[in-house]
Amino acid sequence: MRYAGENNFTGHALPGYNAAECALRRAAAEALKRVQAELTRQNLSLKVYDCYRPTRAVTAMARWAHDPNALPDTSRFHPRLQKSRLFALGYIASHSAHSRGVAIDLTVVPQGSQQPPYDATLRYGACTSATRAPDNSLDMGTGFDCFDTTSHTQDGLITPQQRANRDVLLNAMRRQGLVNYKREWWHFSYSAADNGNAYDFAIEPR
Ligand SMILES: C[C@@H](N)C(=O)N[C@H](C)C(=O)O
Ligand SMILES: [Zn+2]
Repeated sequence: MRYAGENNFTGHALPGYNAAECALRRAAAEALKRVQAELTRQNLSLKVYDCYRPTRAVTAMARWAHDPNALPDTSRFHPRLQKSRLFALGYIASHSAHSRGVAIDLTVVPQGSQQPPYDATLRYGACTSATRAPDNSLDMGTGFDCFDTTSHTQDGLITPQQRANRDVLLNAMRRQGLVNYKREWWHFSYSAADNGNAYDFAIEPR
């Protein structure tokens, strides 16, 4: 759960993430459970990066995007774009389906694999490069929250293996009614569970 820690594009845990827990509307969670069951049969597993997002966290994302003096330098997440343009370009939403509990950011990992430790003191490479911060994800061509055209799900510059890996995620999610967002290979939503209400309760330890 990236926004509960420092390994995200703001460099800080976001307000409202008091625990690294995934909250979703029930029908969306049940659809995700069916995806996991299918991947388990292929010795794969889902790894979730973000689920329900309190609206106060969206406000903090907007504050970050419009603060040229924000530290630390997290330009590795948007190596070719100014962060002030990320909302306008559609990489971050000011009214996010995450806040309605019907969007999920996730990837596919080999079953039993571990996330390599994240060290905030290291200078990781751009999210578009092979020197990006390590992740046990199948290689999707870019990292999670890599705000760049190469993260567009159907981008033509990724390798055949990276395309095949994206397709594993895309097809498994699609079969259970979860729809991908074309600008981010990791973002899916389940509109059948959407009641139109955005929430701002904090995520707490279970
Ligand atoms: C910020 C990124 N993880 C994401 O979820 N983007 C979409 C567009 C959103 O903010 O809803
Ligand atoms: Zn998302």
